[in-house]
Amino acid sequence: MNNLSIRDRIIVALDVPTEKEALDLVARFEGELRFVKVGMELFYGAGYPIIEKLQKLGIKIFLDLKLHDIPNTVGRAAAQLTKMGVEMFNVHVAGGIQMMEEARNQIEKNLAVGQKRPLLIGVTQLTSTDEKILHEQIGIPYSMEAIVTHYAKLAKKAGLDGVVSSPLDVPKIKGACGIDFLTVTPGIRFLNGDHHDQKRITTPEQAFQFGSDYIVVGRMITEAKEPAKQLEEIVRNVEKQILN
Ligand SMILES: O=C(O)c1cc(=O)[nH]c(=O)n1[C@@H]1O[C@H](COP(=O)(O)O)[C@@H](O)[C@H]1O
Repeated sequence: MNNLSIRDRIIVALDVPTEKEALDLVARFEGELRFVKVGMELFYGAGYPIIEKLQKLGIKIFLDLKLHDIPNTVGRAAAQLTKMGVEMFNVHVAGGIQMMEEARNQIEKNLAVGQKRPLLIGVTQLTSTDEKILHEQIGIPYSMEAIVTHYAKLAKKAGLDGVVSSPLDVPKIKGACGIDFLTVTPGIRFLNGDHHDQKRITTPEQAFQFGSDYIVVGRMITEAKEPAKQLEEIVRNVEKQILN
């Protein structure tokens, strides 16, 4: 995993509502974008055609629809997403082992000849959630660390390739599930930047130090005056830190 370059490990979240806005944003990177996230807003707004168009540009796609339903429904949805040929997609670990296993089985069953298997990633606890929300609203009485580690172990048991978590959770997850169990980490911010709705955050440099395999970066790049320059700066700073 870690033989990928830093640039290949940065997933830019295309959180815009239309195909035009997504393609205009992508064009601003002049071919330097390797991996993007298509989430609910863009997929519900633009549908499958945006997936095809991004694939034609040679860009890898994390399709972030966070499936969470009964096992049969999630399995059937996973079958459809597999046919889209994306690099990775996700389900909520909170749906349970049977639901995750059904998704995994349907991926295997629906692969076209020669198709690379999409990575199946489980969402642990959203990075917009802190321990206070976990305890007082969601009703989970455990520490964030305990519940995220527990969810990561469940995901591994169900045969998933990795989990979405805060970079802060990565050392525990790797300790519990092994170094090869992938961690995809949003909640990335500059130290003095706007945190928006994110609660459990780190800088890009810290995320890679903690051992994240991929970081997911949205507004910090997409709302910058010059998104391509912002991406370059992140890549440069992380590489500099790794060399030191
Ligand atoms: O699954 C995700 O990608 C995800 C999980 C999570 O716990 N937190 C989280 O922020 N995300 C996504 O990561 C992106 C983060 O965007 P920014 O906060 O703008 O960097 C958004 O598209 C979220 O939907």
